Amino acid sequence: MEPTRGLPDDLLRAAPKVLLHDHLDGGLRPATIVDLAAEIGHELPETDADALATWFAEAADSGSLERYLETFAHTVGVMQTASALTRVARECVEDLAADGVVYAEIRYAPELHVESGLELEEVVAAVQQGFAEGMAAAGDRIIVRHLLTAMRQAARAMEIAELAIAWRDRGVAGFDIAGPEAGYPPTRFIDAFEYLQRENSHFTIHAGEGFGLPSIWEAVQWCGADRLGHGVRIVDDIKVDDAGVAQLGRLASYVRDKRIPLEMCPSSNVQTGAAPSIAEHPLKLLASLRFRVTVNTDNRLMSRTSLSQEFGLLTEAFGYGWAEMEWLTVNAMKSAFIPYDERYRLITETIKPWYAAQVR
Ligand SMILES: O=c1[nH]cnc2c1ncn2[C@H]1C[C@H](O)[C@@H](CO)O1
Ligand SMILES: [Zn+2]
Repeated sequence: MEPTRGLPDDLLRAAPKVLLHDHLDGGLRPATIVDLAAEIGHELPETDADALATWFAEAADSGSLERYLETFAHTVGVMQTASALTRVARECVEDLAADGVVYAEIRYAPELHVESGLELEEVVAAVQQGFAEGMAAAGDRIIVRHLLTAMRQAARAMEIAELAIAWRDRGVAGFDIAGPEAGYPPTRFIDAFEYLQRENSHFTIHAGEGFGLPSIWEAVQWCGADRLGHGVRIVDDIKVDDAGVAQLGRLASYVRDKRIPLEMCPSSNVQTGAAPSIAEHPLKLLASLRFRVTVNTDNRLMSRTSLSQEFGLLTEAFGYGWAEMEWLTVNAMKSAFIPYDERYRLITETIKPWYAAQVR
């Protein structure tokens, strides 16, 4: 069969992949949303699963992060009971395993799932139940951990950070902040980040997506982020001259020198306007400059994507082959929030042998 892109789709799916940035409430199956909405009487913009899938993709294609985020009302709205959360979490793991993901950190904001009376603890327990069921059903071909997100426009970051620590040995690998970036700098939550650092924990911060360098600078230099969610706008601190030589500003140099991972999400970045197109995505420049770039899905529902599809788009746009895909995958595995020995084992026993076996 002719490959549709630079690398054949079936092999892109089979390749072991690592996913660090994927929202649980951005990855529901459309048919599941229809089922869950019917159970609780939640009104949807479309009641047919295919039409609903199209609605999400089109509504999220807004060019603005704020409008993109409005679509989550219809996913969060149906994720308010323990059984719904468990189902969504289990299906998430099944879908990722079917796409060849071998390790994933899935994030969600517990504070968004308490509208019908669940406690924060019960939200995490329900998601953990679904992850455990999904991993078992996949024959342990995939490892999934939670990242607990606090919403920037709310004021519960400290509580959520404490929840992440309480669950650190029961599936939670770290913490994140998400939501509208402009007007909500990460320093508003400095107490939560300092608490996590004192607890020897890990966190990532959405930064450099809906706002520029000041947001990245605060995330790195004030808050101590281990990784950057997106971080696309770090290119604003890089100048490429007519001869194609790149000059890095001090912040860009720092991010590269410290090997701070960038959780890049190509399709999502085009939808929110953080990147003009896949072909012009800063990922290519940043990867060529050897930043610690990783490839992610962000919201598979809103972007109608999968991790293999994101890699497919990059192979098509930039001519990437197995060597680049392996580099990006090992970058992601090195940047995960699980212990070093577990990361090392996945790299040496699962990832490297598979890529070594491909004809290049
Ligand atoms: O790309 C994003 N940037 C900022 N916030 C986001 C993004 N994708 C999802 N979110 C928000 C909406 C979800 O309800 C929340 C928790 O997953 O995180
Ligand atoms: Zn995100």
